[in-house]
Amino acid sequence: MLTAITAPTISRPDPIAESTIMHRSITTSAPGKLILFGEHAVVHGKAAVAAGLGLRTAVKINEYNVESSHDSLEHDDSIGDQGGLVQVDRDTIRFSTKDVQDLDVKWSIQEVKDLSLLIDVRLEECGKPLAADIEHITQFVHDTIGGESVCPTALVAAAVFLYLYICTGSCSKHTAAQTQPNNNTSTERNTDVRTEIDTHPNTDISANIDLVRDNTRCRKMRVMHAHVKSQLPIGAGLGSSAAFSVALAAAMLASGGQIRNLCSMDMEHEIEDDTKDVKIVDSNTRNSQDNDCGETGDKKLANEMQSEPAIIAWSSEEQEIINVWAFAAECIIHGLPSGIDNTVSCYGSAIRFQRGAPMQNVDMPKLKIYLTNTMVPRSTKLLVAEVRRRRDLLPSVVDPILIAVENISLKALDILQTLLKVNATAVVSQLFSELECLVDLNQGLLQSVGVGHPSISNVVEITRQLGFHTKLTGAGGGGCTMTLIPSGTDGAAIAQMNSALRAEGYDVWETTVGGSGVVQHSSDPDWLHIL
Ligand SMILES: Nc1ncnc2c1ncn2[C@@H]1O[C@H](COP(=O)(O)OP(=O)(O)O)[C@@H](O)[C@H]1O
Ligand SMILES: C[C@@](O)(CCOP(=O)(O)O)CC(=O)O
Repeated sequence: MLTAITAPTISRPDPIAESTIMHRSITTSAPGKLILFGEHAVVHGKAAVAAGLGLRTAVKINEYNVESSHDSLEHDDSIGDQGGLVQVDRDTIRFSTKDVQDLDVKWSIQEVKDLSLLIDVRLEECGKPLAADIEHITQFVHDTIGGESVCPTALVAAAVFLYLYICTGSCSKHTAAQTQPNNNTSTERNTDVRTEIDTHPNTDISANIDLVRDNTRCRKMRVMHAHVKSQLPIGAGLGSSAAFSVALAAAMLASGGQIRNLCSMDMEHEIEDDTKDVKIVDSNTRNSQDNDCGETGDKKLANEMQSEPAIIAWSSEEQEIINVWAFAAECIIHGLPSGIDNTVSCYGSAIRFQRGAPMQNVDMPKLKIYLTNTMVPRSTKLLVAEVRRRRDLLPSVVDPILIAVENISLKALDILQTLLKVNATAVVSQLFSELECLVDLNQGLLQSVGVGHPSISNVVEITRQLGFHTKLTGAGGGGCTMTLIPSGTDGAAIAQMNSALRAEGYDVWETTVGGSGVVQHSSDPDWLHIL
C-alpha cells in the first residue's frame, strides 16, 4: 500500500524491523553527453558525433549481508573494503533518488522475487527488453508505488531500477548479451547458455559473454539500498537518462558479479599489477579534460567532484556489458533510442556513432561550448516520434534532410580532426567559420523536421546578434542549446552573451567536452557524501 507524501518519500511495505548488519558499498558515476551534430538523424541509422560531459550522475549501492549478520555482528572482511556495521531494514530493497521528486521507495525481497519469476531477462534482437518484461515491471511499479503524487519520471526511474536489479541478480536460466558495442544484435538463449557461447566465432566476444555466463549460475536477491544523485539537469537534452542508466547498470552488474567490483579487497592486488585491465583514471588528467562547470549549474558539486581521489574504469569487455544493459534501461525510458547517449556515457571521450557500425573513438580538440538550458521541458520519446511521423508521411522529402544532417556530422568530424593538427591562426579561424556554418545548417534542418521550439529560436537569435552560432542539442523541443565559442573569442563578447541569455531567464554555463566514461569510485568523494 502506498503512503503518499507531499515530497514522495514512499514507504512500503511497512519497514521491517531494523537490524545491525554488515554491508559493502559500490559507487559508480557516468557522464552526461553532448550531441555535437546528428541528433535525430542518428535514430534513422545516420552517423552522429557526441562527447561526454563533465557533469555526472552517481549511483551508490549499499548492499547488506543479511546471512552473515545472523551469525555474527563483527566486521566481515570478505564483504569488501568499505564494509561496516549499519542499521538497515532487513529483507528490503530500497531505491532513492534525490533528483526525481526526492523519491524514496522500498519493496520487500519477497514481492520482488515474485516479480522476478515473471521476468524473462532476455533482450530482443535490437537490444530492447522483451515487451512483456517491460509490461510486468511497469504494472508492478504502478501497483506498488503508483499514485497521483508520484510523477511518471519517478515511476520510470523505479521501473529501470527494478529491471536492472532483477536482470543482474535474479535466478533465471535465461540471460542476454549483445555481441556488438552498438546495441544492434543480441544473443538469445533459452536453455543452454554454454553451448551457444562456446561456439561463438568471435573470440573477443566470447570473452565478453564469459563474464555474463559466469553469473547466470548465481543469481540471487540482494538486500540493498541504491541511491542516485545527478549533477545534470533532467530532461534537458544532456543525457541524464543515459548517465542514470549507465551508472546504475554498472553498479548493479558489479553488485551481481557480472563485472568486477573494482574496489573490493581482493581487487587491490590486481589494480596494482594489471593496469591494462583496470584503468586508474588519474584525477588530474580527468580534471584537465572535464568541463569546468562554469558560473551556473551545481558549481559546488562540480568543484567538489574535481578534487576527488582516484577513480577506476572497467575493461573494454566489461564496458561493453554495461553498455548492453544501459541500452536496455534506456529502452524502458525512451522506447527505442539510437544508443548514442548510453554509448558515449559508457565510454566517455568523443565518439562517432552509427547504428549497426562499431563505435569509433574520436580525438577532439578542446572545444569551448556554451550550454543554455531554456528550461522548457520536453519528451524525447514524443520528439523522436514526430520526426518519424514526418518521415513516414513524406519519405522522399525527409530522407534527404537526414542525409544532409549526416553529411554535416561527417564534415564536422573532418574539421575537428584537422583542428588537432593545425596552429596557424588564419587556418584555425577558417575552420571555426566552417564549423559555425555547420552549426547553423544543422539547426535549420532540425527545425525543419519539427523539433524546434520558440525558446530555442530565441537563443539562436540572441546569440546570432552577438556573432555566435547555436543549435539545439539532444531531442530539442526546448531543453538545451549549444553555442560554439571559437578559439580566441573575446571574453567581453562571451560575458555579453551570458547576460543577454540570463536576462531571458535561461540557465547558462560554459563547458568543454570529452571527459571520462563510466567509473567506479575507490572511495566516496566529498560530493557523494550527500548520498
Ligand atoms: N538522477 C536521476 N534519477 C532518476 N531518474 C533519472 C535521473 N536522471 C534521469 N532519469 C530518468 O531519465 C529520464 C529523463 O530522460 P530524458 O527526458 O531523455 O532527458 P535527458 O535529455 O536529460 O536524458 C527521466 O524521466 C528519469 O526517468
Ligand atoms: C534525439 C536523439 O537523437 C537524442 C536524444 O537525446 P536526449 O534524450 O535529449 O538526451 C534520440 C536518440 O538518439 O535516441
